[in-house]
Amino acid sequence: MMRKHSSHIEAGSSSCCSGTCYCSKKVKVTICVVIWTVIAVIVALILAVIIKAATLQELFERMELGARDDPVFMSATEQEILERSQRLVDAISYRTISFSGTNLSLEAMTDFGTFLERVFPNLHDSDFVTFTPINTYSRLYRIEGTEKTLNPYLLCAHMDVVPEGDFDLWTHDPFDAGIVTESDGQDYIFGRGAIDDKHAVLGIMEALEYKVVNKEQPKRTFYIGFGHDEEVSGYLGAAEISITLEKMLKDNGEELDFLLDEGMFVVADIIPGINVPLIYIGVAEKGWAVVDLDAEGDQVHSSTPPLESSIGILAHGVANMEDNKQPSMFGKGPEIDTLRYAAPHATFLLKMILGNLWLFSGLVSSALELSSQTDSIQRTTTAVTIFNAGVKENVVPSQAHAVVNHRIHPSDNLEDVLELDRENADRVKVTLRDSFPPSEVSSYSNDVIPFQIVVNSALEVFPDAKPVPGLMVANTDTFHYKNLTDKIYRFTPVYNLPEDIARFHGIDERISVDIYSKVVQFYYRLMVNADFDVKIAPTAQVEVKPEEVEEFLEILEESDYESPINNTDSNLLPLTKVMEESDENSANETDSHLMILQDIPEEPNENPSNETDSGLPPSQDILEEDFDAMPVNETYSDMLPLESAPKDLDLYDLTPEEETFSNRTID
Ligand SMILES: CCCCCCCCCCCCCCCC(=O)N[C@@H](Cc1ccccc1)C(=O)O
Repeated sequence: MMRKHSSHIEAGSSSCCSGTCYCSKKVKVTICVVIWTVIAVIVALILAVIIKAATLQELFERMELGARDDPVFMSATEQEILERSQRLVDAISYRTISFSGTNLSLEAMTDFGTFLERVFPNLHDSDFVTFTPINTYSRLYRIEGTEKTLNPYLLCAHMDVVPEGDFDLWTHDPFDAGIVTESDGQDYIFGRGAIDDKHAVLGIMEALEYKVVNKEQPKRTFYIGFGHDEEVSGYLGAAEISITLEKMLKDNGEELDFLLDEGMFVVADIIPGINVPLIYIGVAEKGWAVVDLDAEGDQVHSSTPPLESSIGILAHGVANMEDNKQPSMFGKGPEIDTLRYAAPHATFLLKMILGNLWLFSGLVSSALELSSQTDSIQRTTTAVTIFNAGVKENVVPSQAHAVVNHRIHPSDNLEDVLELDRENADRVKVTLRDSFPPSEVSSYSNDVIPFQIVVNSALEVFPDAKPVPGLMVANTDTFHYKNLTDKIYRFTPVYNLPEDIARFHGIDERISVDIYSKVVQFYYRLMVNADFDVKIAPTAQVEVKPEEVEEFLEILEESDYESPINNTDSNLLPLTKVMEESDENSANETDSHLMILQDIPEEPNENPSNETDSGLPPSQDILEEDFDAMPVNETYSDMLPLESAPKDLDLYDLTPEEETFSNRTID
């Protein structure tokens, strides 16, 4: 009876209650309504998905930092490009290999330092460049800017390389290949370090040498840090550079604005359906963990093997770890914005998917899983890197040992990772040897000028590529600099197809002469773009002559004001420092006038002072706007950030003497 009844309903519903049907009219109407509602919902969903795809907007909005349409590059004749390439070839010939934390190629590193000084003599001799050796082998440069009120930035790279691995697999000698024309007709600089990371070391030096030779002293002070042991985690190089730099910044009353290190790159054809190259800027970096796996069994004669050997137990554990991967964190880290930023440049089908991640995130996560490269952006990875056991072919060993290297997704945590390891390798001793957590995510909204500086510089050399923020899936020296700034970007403009990614630490590492030329130009443009600053409105400033600075200092001395130079918590450019420097500058006729903000807004602006969210418009807009609307502690202005001045420096409540002083306008 039941079966018969239900078949009638099916028959009726298939024609939506038309024709003969035993169910009541009310039931028929209800079924009709349900069916039509379902159809309407599906149609509405499809329409919503299509409309969303059709109206996808670019998420990155380029801020004009200067000559956007006509950037001035370094001169690059064929001869100059060849000479620059040859210097990179020469750099690669130094075997600055880091084998382990205790086995570095220090003699080669010394020679490499001498090489840099020889081939870039002008920068090493320049009045505005100061070089400080760090821990003998690492290198820190300070490039003094002409304007003291802009916070400096740091460019990083590393001079060491990993070993070549299997020499016989290389098509050309990894340390002595020179420039090779490949079957695609392009000229390549071959060898270990070509993209990791001597291209960046040499690229930065080339750009700076050019600026020095052409007397282009930058406006903004910046630092360059070259580590000598990045490939073994940077504890002797970057870690020490960071300590010295922190002290230098403090002594100079500076705060680091941002830093740029190696990391991600321009990548093409990595996501099927996105047919433009992506300028992939690493805005966060995974954490790191090294885990020892130890299995035990009986040591016996191989003619009477145990049911389970130590090797078998360990092999099972390791295989389980590979089969049961750490869970996907898709949607919880910067990977979601990699796809959202790339979406407007996808095929329409992919736009429908990426434009509607609320509906398709499971599908996208499964698609990312299809390639180990794309999968690495959405989860903690597990790499079995060492596996050791046994000493003789007829002895079953009692011990087997393996090492697993995890790269931890920013939304994952070490405890959970280890718990899953222990579940997967349940009969194996799992011991954490070494770890550091994932980085914070640096801001990348459109009003973050450091992000704009990096992206604009990349766009100037790769105008057809599209910028996307994302996760750096490996590690860099930036871990050691995390206390110096919260704006850390990881990128060099190397162009990679998926097959090229395997060249990092792999076989046949290379960079084309053409791309290397872009690397050099990128760093040059970055040094130019970083000089972009927000101009102060003329009515809002008072110019003070050096002699009046003296007078002001005397007044300060008489008061109980303490210099912020010694104040570790102060994040402003110390006023006395600016004054002293202004004094010195007056001798050179550069910037002889000190600018002091006079029209201090009565109330702090509504805008959050945090520049990430401040919605600060570009300079040209600011000039046109009501000046009072500016956030008072905006880093990019030429003004002294009075809001953050120490409270005992009572600039808001002046004595009559001070008032007379501060109100004077001197031509
Ligand atoms: C959607 C697109 C996804 C693309 C994913 C592609 C992944 C490419 C990986 C490229 C790796 C470059 C790594 C260069 C830096 C490097 O070798 N670091 C090393 C050394 C190191 C170890 C610990 C701490 C600091 C440094 C490393 O990560 O092992």
